[in-house]
Amino acid sequence: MTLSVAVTGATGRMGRTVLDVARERGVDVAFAVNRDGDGQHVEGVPVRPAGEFAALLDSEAPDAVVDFTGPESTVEYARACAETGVPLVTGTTGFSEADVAALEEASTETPILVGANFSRGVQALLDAVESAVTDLPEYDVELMETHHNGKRDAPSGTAKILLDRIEGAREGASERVHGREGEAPRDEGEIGVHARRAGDITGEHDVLLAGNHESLELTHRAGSRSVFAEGALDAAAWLAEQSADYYRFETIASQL
Ligand SMILES: NC(=O)C1=CN([C@@H]2O[C@H](COP(=O)(O)OP(=O)(O)OC[C@H]3O[C@@H](n4cnc5c(N)ncnc54)[C@H](OP(=O)(O)O)[C@@H]3O)[C@@H](O)[C@H]2O)C=CC1
Ligand SMILES: O=C(O)C1=N[C@H](C(=O)O)C[C@H](O)C1
Repeated sequence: MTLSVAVTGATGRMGRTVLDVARERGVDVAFAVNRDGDGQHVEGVPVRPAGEFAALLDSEAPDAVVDFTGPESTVEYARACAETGVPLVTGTTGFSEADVAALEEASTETPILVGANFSRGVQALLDAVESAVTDLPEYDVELMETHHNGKRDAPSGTAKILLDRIEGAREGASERVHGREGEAPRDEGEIGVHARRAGDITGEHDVLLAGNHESLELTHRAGSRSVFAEGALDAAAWLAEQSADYYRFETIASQL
């Protein structure tokens, strides 16, 4: 059966890409919304105001919502999804602890899937980094991410899940050091975190391990936002078949 999705943030960078990939794949778009519904069409789809979202969920009954917006709106969309039982896939990053708690609360009523990065390559990077950090316990680790100048949150959501993996594999005391300034040498156990913002770079993540007269660098570069949209639509098809719960893309990606 053809998958039917609703798309939020429809005029944003990712919303437009999701609508483009949906059209290419023959995914049905039940409706699309942005903040104020300013009469625009994206990929031939009329964009409705966010205030109509709950009513549209009821009337159009999509199989899932695909959301790339901002933390505040994602929580609002998740609450509306919980009211109607429509699953929500979100790629939004920069959530606070309170936002995550609100999404978890909504997931008691409807399936909610969060993914800081829907690309296949980043899923492989997560595993490769975990393996390298485990194999090289004495080596210093530095993480760098680079994104376009319109990105709001830093460090990126992907950097945060990479850091969680690194810290999980290190098992000992480690401290995230954001940027570096001053006179002191590097402490053992530091994990340096560096965020660059420039031009229209889609997204790059690089993990450097160095020690014992050698270095190892693991890098992912996204060449197009379509890799994120494809992963999100794959996740939406999967989520439409699940029961209410809180899912992370990293834990289900291998099933897609
Ligand atoms: N998981 C992944 O694989 C990826 C995740 N992302 C994440 O997706 C999110 C969006 O990124 P991107 O598309 O580049 O951002 P954009 O700023 O280009 O688009 C965001 C869209 O969400 C809308 N929006 C933001 N806040 C609200 C709100 N409070 N109410 C209603 N609408 C709102 C914006 O509306 P308006 O224009 O009116 O502000 C805009 O349409 C970010 O968190 C980013 O980190 C991005 C790429 C891949
Ligand atoms: O904002 C972006 O563009 C991206 N955000 C995600 C993140 O914060 O990790 C994923 C990707 O790197 C692009």
